[in-house]
Amino acid sequence: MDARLTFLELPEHRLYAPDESPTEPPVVRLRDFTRAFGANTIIDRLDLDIHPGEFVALLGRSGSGKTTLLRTLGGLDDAPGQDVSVPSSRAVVFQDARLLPWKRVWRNVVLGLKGENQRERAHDALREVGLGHRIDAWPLTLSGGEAQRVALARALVREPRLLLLDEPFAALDALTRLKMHGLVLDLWRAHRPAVLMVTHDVDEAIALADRILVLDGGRIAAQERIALPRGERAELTHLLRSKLLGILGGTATSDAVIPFPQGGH
Ligand SMILES: Nc1ncnc2c1ncn2[C@@H]1O[C@H](COP(=O)(O)OP(=O)(O)OP(=O)(O)O)[C@@H](O)[C@H]1O
Repeated sequence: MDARLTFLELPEHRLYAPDESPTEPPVVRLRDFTRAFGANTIIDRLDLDIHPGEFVALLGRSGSGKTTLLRTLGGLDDAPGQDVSVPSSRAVVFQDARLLPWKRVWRNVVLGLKGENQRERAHDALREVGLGHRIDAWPLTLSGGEAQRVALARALVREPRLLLLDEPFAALDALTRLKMHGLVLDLWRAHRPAVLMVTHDVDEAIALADRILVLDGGRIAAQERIALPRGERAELTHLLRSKLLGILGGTATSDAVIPFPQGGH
């Protein structure tokens, strides 16, 4: 039997919440969404809702269309004639911070923003990510982790209803990554945007998300809701990791980053 179906048919574990029926309308709503490049259909009639304040992680093999989906939601990829509903208030954080090296940190944070008190607003956001003291620094003097903090501050200062994270911590060392997990959760709790985070790291998805989606064959092949508080997920991580790795067709490594084939599907 197809591994994906086995996954979906596993009995509900007591730790997982049953499907809830949220009362508020979704922040993201995709119906029958299809994206093809030439004859290559990457996303195939996908339905997706993300609710206000929900933290969703998106897993999938290399080339499964995660970034394509994220770019659509971020308005970076045209979706003419498609049933895609996303808030205009949204921000994207990529794997690399994409700071302009010729502008000081605070100017990067408020880049493109209109209105008064820009330096003050940048300072507030930088303080929130623990970088208030680097407000006048040049981007090239920042570490990778600091640069990603600035990227988070740049997203936050826009007060997005939807925060899109495309493997934001993948380039960081393990310890910095853990610190960033704590930070992103603090920021999410304080501001409550809906989050869609693309990641290759199953443990990261389990540590951070309310719901994990697995994209495969252009469709949502599986999803898992996690109702357990984030501080109490140790037991769940072990169980869920093998399930998710099973569906992804990978094998667990010591740091549980999925060894995806390069350029494959
Ligand atoms: N602009 C484009 N033109 C043609 N093909 C594209 C374009 N953008 C993406 N693709 C193809 O669509 C497929 C999905 O790409 P995408 O980057 O969304 O995958 P992904 O799941 O994010 O992969 P990874 O995990 O490696 O980042 C790939 O086969 C890619 O080559």
